[in-house]
Parts: sequence; structure tokens; C-alpha cells
Amino acid sequence: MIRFDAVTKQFPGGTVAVDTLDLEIEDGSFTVFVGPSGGGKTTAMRMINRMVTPTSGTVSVDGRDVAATDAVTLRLGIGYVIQSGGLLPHRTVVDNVATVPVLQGQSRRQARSHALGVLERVGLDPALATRYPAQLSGGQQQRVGVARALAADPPILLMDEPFSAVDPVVREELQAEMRRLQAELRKTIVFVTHDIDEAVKLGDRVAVFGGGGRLQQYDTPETVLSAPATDFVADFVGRDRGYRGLSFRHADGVVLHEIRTVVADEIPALRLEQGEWVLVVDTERRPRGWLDVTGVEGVRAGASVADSTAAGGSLFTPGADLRQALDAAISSPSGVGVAVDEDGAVRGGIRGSEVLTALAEQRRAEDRARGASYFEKQ
Ligand SMILES: Nc1ncnc2c1ncn2[C@@H]1O[C@H](COP(=O)(O)OP(=O)(O)OP(=O)(O)O)[C@@H](O)[C@H]1O
Repeated sequence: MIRFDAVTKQFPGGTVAVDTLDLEIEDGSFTVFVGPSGGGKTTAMRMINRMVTPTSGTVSVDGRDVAATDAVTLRLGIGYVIQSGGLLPHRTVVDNVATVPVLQGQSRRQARSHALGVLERVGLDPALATRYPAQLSGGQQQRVGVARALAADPPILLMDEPFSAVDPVVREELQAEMRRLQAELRKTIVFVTHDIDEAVKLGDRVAVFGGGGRLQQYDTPETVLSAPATDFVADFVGRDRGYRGLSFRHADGVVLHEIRTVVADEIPALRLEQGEWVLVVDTERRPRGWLDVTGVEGVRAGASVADSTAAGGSLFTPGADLRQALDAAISSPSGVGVAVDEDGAVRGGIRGSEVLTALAEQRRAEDRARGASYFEKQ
């Protein structure tokens, strides 16, 4: 366990970066420090590996005060990933990853062969191992940064805004990879970000830091979104928090309706009313786009199916949550969200209003459960 006991950090010059922080981070948890710039997240995190020493209070790892632990020994047990990847530019990818195991006494050969395994684990093609960091994309560099931090198999991983310099698509891939890795490795991860979306996506627990280095709330992502502890947190999680909160709700109660589908060959003979939509599917019933009366006329006049259909909205995949269900409905040109099975074939359609009904039912059930426990206490 990582523990902060009344930890304060005041920098020379007077800035209080962290103010009387009390926090317990469970082994194997994924904890995200989130908050606006200057809120003290990085300073708090760097006190775990002694890159910053507290002005007062104690930071301990597994019951041992880090101030009393040799800094080099401490850091060998704590992986550290930073925004730019922090790779050594004049070393190949594999040698970057092998750095710490070599420092720990492994032979170079042993460390390299182990490094290749770790690269694969973080989703990197081993063919990239002999390249230099500058020959990789930003996303690939970040994966190498993660591989390097994991190479010595440290129980703790600190990650300081590791994905903030890559584009949104790559960022989502890296986030998904991180979740997958964590499910496999169960490290104690402390992750700093200023992005609340990233925080609630990744964290088991979220610590929201406010101005002046004061911890505002430390809770599960669901609770931070549904019950912000302070006005500051409510403001920080923003106006979309209700929508984001839908991602923590299962979509079991959402009804699937039959959707009228056609294959390309059937289009010229279609008769549609104004405002009516049909879903074009391929021979395996995978959605290709929505078609209305204008699209049918287009096909009859010789336009391709691709040019005549409106791109479908986001798809609702098996096991997805209420946020995806609602997004599928509201991003669909027809207003009906498309649910698909594991193979991508159409299962049915989702109406936005019924997603809200499912939400209301879940809430009623929660209220009933709360009411019951309230009466039991009387
Ligand atoms: N070495 C330092 N010397 C003086 N002041 C510092 C130092 N490091 C950080 N600070 C100040 O401490 C405060 C907290 O900084 P910190 O980097 O921990 O915040 P943060 O929440 O991580 O923000 P960011 O996301 O911008 O890094 C800021 O006001 C910053 O200017």
C-alpha cells in the first residue's frame, strides 16, 4: 500500500503544491490523480519515488517511510512513465527497454531477450525493436515508455500524463491497452492526467486535486461523477458528467427493435415514404449505412450505394453500456441506434427515449434499495 499521511510540499518561494494530503492507495489498484494544471498532482506523485521530498508528513510504501529508503533501491521497484516517453535517443528500442534489467545485474543478452517479450506484451511489433526512438510514431514511443517501465517488473507504476501528447485516436488505443495490461498484471498504478474523461475511463479510484494542492475527493469514478463532493469537483467534472456517468450503467434493460434492412440489390425497387429510413446491410448483415428516399433516387440514377447512404452512427456492441446505447441512437441519422453481435451483424435497433427509460428504471431500483436499507435501520 502507498500511504500519504498529512503530506505537505511547499516549494522555496512559497508555493504550496500539496497541502496536508491524506491518501491510501491499495495494492493492485489503478488510481488516477486528476485536476487542473498546477493542482499538485505531479508533485504528489513524485513524492512516491522521492523525486520530491515532503516539507512535512510521511509518504510510505508497504509501511516503510520512503524518506528512509535508499532512493536507487526505491526507484528500481517503481516504474516511471512520462509524457514524452523519456526514451534515450541514442539507444535502440530494445536497449531502452533493457536498461533497468541491465542495471539490476542481468546480462545484456538476457535483458534483451526479456525486453522483446515485454515489447510484445504492450502491443509493439518486435520488428521495431532495432529502431531508434526517433524512427517511431508518438504512440509507439509511449508503448516503448510503458514497456521500459515494466521491464523490471516493478510492483508500482507511476505514469505522468503519459498519453497527452498523442492524437485522440491513438490515445484511446493506448488507454484500452493500459486497461488490458492492468487486468493482466495487477500493478499498483498511479496515473496523472488533467482529463476527467481519461480519469474515469482508467481509474478504479480517482483523486481530484483542486487549487492549492488540496485533495477534493477520492472515490470511485462512478461516485465522482454522480456525487461530486464539492462545488469544485462538480465544476471540474463538468456539464457532461451525467452523460459520462451512463458509461457505468449496464444496458441489459434496453429493448432491441426490429430494423428494416435491405441489401444493395434490393435498393432500386424500394418504395420509401419521406422521412423513412432503411438500413443497408451486406450479405453478412453487417451495416453499411442508412438510406432514405433521396438515397434510393440516387441509386436509381446510377450513384453508388456508398455515395447514396448516410454514414451509420456509432454501433452498440454486445456488453456495451448505456452511454454507448444512447450514443448509437443519437448519432444515427435515422434516430435509431444499431446494435450488432460479436461478428458485426445487425441484431436490432435502439431508441434513445428507451435508453432514458432504462436509466430511469435503474434509478428507481436504486432508490428502492436505498429506501429498504433506510427502513431496516429504523
Ligand atoms: N520545482 C518547483 N519549484 C517551485 N514550484 C514548483 C515546482 N514544481 C512545481 N511547482 C509549483 O507547484 C504547483 C503544483 O505543481 P504540479 O506540477 O504538481 O501541478 P500539476 O497538478 O501536476 O499540474 P500540471 O498538470 O500542470 O503539471 C504549481 O503551482 C507549480 O508551479
